[in-house]
Amino acid sequence: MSAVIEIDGLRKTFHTLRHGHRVAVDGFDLLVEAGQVHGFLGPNGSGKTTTLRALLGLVRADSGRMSVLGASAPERLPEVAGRVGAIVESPQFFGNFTAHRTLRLLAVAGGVPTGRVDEVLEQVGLRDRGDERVKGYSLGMKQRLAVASALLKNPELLILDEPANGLDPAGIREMRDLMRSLSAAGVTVLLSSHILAEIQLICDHVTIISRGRRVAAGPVEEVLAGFDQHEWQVRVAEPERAAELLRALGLAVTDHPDHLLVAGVDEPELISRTLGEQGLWVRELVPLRPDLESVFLELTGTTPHPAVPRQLDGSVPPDAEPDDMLIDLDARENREVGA
Ligand SMILES: Nc1ncnc2c1ncn2[C@@H]1O[C@H](COP(=O)(O)OP(=O)(O)OP(=O)(O)O)[C@@H](O)[C@H]1O
Repeated sequence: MSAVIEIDGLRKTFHTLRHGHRVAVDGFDLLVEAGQVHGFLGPNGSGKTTTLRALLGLVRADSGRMSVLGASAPERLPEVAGRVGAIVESPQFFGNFTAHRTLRLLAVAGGVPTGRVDEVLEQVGLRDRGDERVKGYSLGMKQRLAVASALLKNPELLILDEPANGLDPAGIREMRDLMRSLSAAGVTVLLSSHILAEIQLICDHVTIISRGRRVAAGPVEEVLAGFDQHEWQVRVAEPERAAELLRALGLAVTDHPDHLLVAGVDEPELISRTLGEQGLWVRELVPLRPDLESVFLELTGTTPHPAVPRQLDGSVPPDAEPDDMLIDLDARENREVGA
């Protein structure tokens, strides 16, 4: 499979009045291959947005090599910009415009045939609501409109920063279906998120970032399997005797009030046969598979946050961390890209 996004050793430091130097991204690597729905997962403040902004030339990296669709980024990005759709900053829409009118304007501005408008509205499931004013839209509908705007160019690669932020479970499911249908249509998707359930539901591959560094990467199932301790929850009569028998086999057994945890066992028959042969009948034998939440916790030392609705008007949420209000001395670097 060919590489669609490659990032090698990306580093970005911000210089702030209050905190001096802050290393936001610290030698980060990312590989996204064609056809993947790739989740870019990390706790708040771990460097996801900075990485995407650096990739798209919205902020200047200190060092590192990056490429998008084979073109080195951000220098040669204009050559491939027509094949990339990206939403990295929350798009602002005029509330009084309908979705249809909004997309028409964007299509004209981007030199895209206006016939695409109905197609992308259809793709994101807004066809029947396209003539309503955006101010009446739910957050999920606004997110889908944002995706629609990124799809106008019929991109091969879609980059979305926190597309499901603030969505309820139904909205997340809709987003998942949308990502799957885009993937089936041959679009490669990179989406960032700090919400594990979202990544586990939507993505087939994942890269986990913590404090600006990559801490895990690969197919979601493989990343999870890497943390599988082959643990089994065992309920049995006479747990103390059962634990003794299993420990005698060299197995790691932990006692819990109503069950035992046995680690390092590939075949559950080993447990049931060992205990059964001694007249101890197993009542329950359940495999404990790691989920992304426990893996994330172990890798990043952070409990995942629930979804916090993004402020679509750009205002600072009342409970924002002081860090959210840092002054960016690099803001002068910001510039628009066609991607
Ligand atoms: N413009 C900026 N000026 C100063 N520091 C910044 C700026 N942008 C980001 N940072 C800092 O860089 C670090 C990484 O932030 P970034 O926004 O990339 O994280 P994130 O993973 O996208 O977080 P979230 O999930 O909250 O969006 C944080 O410590 C943040 O405070």
